[in-house]
Amino acid sequence: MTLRQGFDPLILTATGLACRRGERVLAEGLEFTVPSGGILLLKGANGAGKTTLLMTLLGALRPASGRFAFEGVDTESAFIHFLGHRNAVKPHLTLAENLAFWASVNGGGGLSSPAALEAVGLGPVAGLDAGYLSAGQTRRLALARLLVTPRPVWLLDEPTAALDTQGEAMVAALIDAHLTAGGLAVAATHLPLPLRSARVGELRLDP
Ligand SMILES: Nc1ncnc2c1ncn2[C@@H]1O[C@H](COP(=O)(O)OP(=O)(O)OP(=O)(O)O)[C@@H](O)[C@H]1O
Repeated sequence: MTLRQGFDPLILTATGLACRRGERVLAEGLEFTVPSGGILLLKGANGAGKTTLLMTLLGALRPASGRFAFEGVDTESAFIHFLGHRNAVKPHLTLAENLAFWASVNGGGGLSSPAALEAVGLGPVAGLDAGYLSAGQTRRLALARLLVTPRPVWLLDEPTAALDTQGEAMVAALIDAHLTAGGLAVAATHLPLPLRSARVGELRLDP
């Protein structure tokens, strides 16, 4: 699939980064670089700090020490999509209305709502209330939110959670298209993602 937008070159660097969750310091001494077109896969046991690192990169948590920076992007503007464990789906709105809502909040400019729903395999149920979706379908709708508003940085927490094998391949294709468009991504995942991109890095966090 093709995402039409092209992003300016950007780079994420982290130096001596340690994350904090409550009073606990997690994932110390992290060093990594993620350029445009690249993805960093976060690996590690439950509780190792993958979500914490993603939330730190999002700016929702302060680093315990060290630093990270996104260069080449206007950090005053909204440039990050965060896909967390929760899907941020409104059950009493249809799928199309959910995407229209997110486009109005985040600004559109990406795929149209029908195209985004087609891309995640939900075209036939676009008019259904989102509350009737299965777990995997709900995850697909959450992913469609990323497509209606172009943002160069995707922070993804278990993006394939609840998805079937075809859904895992779909997520990999969406990420590949995002990287081809010049975006970058950091993704926590326990499962291998069938990515085509050559620029895949891996960071293992120890609990
Ligand atoms: N508010 C908090 N105060 C203290 N500790 C917390 C808080 N929130 C989470 N933690 C702890 O921080 C640790 C890291 O959690 P985190 O969600 O980052 O792990 P994870 O690697 O994403 O795990 P998983 O693979 O299960 O998703 C866990 O031990 C968790 O219990």
